[in-house]
Amino acid sequence: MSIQEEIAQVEEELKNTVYNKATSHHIGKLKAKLARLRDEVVKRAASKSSGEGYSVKKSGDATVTLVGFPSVGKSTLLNKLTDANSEVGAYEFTTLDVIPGAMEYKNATIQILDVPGLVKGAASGRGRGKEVIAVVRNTNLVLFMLDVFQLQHYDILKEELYQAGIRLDQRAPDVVIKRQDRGGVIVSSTKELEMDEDLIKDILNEYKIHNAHVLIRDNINIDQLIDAVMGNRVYIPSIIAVNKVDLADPMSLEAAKRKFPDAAFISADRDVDLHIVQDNIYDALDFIRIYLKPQGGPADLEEPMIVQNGTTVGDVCDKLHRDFRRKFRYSQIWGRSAKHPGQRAGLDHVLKDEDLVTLIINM
Ligand SMILES: Nc1nc2c(ncn2[C@@H]2O[C@H](COP(=O)(O)OP(=O)(O)OP(=O)(O)O)[C@@H](O)[C@H]2O)c(=O)[nH]1
Repeated sequence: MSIQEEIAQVEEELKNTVYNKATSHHIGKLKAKLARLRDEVVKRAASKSSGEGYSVKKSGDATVTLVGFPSVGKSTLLNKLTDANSEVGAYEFTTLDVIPGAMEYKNATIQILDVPGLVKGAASGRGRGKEVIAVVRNTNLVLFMLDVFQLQHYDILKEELYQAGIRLDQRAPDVVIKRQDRGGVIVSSTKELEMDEDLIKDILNEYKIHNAHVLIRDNINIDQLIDAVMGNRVYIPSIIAVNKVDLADPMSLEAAKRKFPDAAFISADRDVDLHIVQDNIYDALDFIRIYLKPQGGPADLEEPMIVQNGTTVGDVCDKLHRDFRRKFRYSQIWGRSAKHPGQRAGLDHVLKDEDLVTLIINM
């Protein structure tokens, strides 16, 4: 049996098994097996991929990838929002490579990537899908682009990214799995779990983990436990832009807005409401402003450094100079993240919006 046939068989069995207390173990094991098989497919596809043309250099303060079916208007939007000159064609698959563009917005430089249209089967290596997936995994935000008449594409795109280990709009579950040499699987959790301990052990056994300490600090479900075991998942926020609203009649536009209340409804071609996409991108990236203050001197309050929430002093060092982390002595912080003005802090210190930072570097 080929791996694809095996996957189909497990999927079929899952579909035909009704969830209840008696079947929950069986379902858990099937899900674990399915995740392992799918991961195998993704790995095989990746090892065959040449990767040519997909090593886009990251630049700017954050990176956004446009994800959508062919011809939804990705190139058009990229050209409107950035300095890129992506070829726009009235036929499918005009974007054969990754086209990067830089968008300057509210002091931030945001890199936007236009990748070949993602179509069904991407995660298992169909078309250029696997390379697209590799690009998406490394970005800070996914911007789904939908054609106002093809809203059903959203579920297909999301499912495709899910299969490839990309988890959208959720945080990584707080699960720590420490492998041991002996002693079996020992589970401790701080929350009431819907899975019992035997099921957790069964799932770990599916991945040949027979001895481990498992600490669970979230109320996770089976899928999230599998994610934690696999370890290669990425967690990325996402937003939606619905394009070609100029072609839609008021009724279908209303229906679309009800389906996706948080989306931006735009016409890339006719310049309708593109500033809403810009705002949504900026907000979703969750930026904060950091002001650098030379030692003993006043801070530069004119030009903040734009970084994502969660940035550490070490990240700031990396952004300024490739040697700064190595030559770092200490930093001083004024502002929300400081316990007192001028607090000394190390590389791991997490900064907050509008902090003033002085870096003391060995020269
Ligand atoms: N009516 C209308 N047409 C649009 C709009 N945006 C883009 N188009 C047209 O849709 C077609 C496809 O646009 P592209 O920007 O090439 O689409 P794409 O998503 O980059 O397509 P691929 O490169 O094939 O993945 C072109 O003919 C565009 O002129 C819009 O807002 N309204």
